[in-house]
Amino acid sequence: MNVYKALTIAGSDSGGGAGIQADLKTFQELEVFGMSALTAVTAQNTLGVQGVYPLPVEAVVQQIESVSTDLGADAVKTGMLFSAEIIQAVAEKIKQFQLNRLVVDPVMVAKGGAPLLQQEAVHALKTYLLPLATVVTPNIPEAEVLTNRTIRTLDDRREAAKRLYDLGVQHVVIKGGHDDDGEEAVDLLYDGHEFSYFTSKRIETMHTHGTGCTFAAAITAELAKGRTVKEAVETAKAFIQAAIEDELGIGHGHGPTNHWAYRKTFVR
Ligand SMILES: Nc1ncnc2c1ncn2[C@@H]1O[C@H](COP(=O)(O)OP(=O)(O)OP(=O)(O)O)[C@@H](O)[C@H]1O
Ligand SMILES: Cc1ncc(CO)c(N)n1
Repeated sequence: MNVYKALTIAGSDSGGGAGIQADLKTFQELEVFGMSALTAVTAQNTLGVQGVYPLPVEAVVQQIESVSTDLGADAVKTGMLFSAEIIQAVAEKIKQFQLNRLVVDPVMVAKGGAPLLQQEAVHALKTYLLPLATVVTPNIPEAEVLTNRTIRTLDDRREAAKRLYDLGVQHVVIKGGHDDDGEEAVDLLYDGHEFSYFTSKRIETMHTHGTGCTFAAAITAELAKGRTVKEAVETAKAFIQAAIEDELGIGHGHGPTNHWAYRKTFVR
């Protein structure tokens, strides 16, 4: 049996909707063996983030070493990295173990506004990690921080994608979840030559906790199987659409998406 393996380097969300939990559930649903290197523990639920406890840099490094020296990973995803020190150490390990299918989800704040990345770490993200990335998947506010530009129109988004590409990333996906003007949720992909658009019906719901993590994890799982970036984004878009649509309705705030919805609609 050919077993595909993916590693997520991210924070824990005790509420199970985002972070490492969303990543591992998504890998499993897409039939990829999931492994994890935890960067931080958050006490979190659908109402917000109650606590953030980063792990020592050595702990992050050792987890990546343990996985890489034995099991190996066909693709890697990074999520919440919290500090410049963790980012630099992760980038070193990615180079050392030649983990060259890398999806960077540049997580900065939780939906309720709690910071998951220290402000001074943005520079480290751009300098050390983005040049190693196969794909970077910012939402609109993250793309604004990374490019230092305001994004209002689709033209602004295309320009931001070009600037992110110039930092050395191979593919840029700027997600449209935060652009709630229209009837559609449009994600844009730039590969240095052309733009592709992934469009779905925008769903009216407050239960979108962890959509970004889930979407990037689905891209990672598909890259682990050897799919092209375009194919991977297409599957990820269908996966997240199903997960938002088939609402679980749990928790008292911004609830999680349904990670098993895609299997009911699309698999076999
Ligand atoms: N209301 C919605 N209806 C349909 N698709 C959506 C909706 N909201 C987000 N999406 C899709 O979900 C994916 C994630 O986008 P989004 O911009 O919400 O990420 P994010 O802000 O990083 O998420 P989070 O920080 O909660 O993890 C994208 O594919 C986007 O198009
Ligand atoms: C641990 C963690 N990672 C990422 C996000 C972003 O959704 C979150 N809320 N929590």
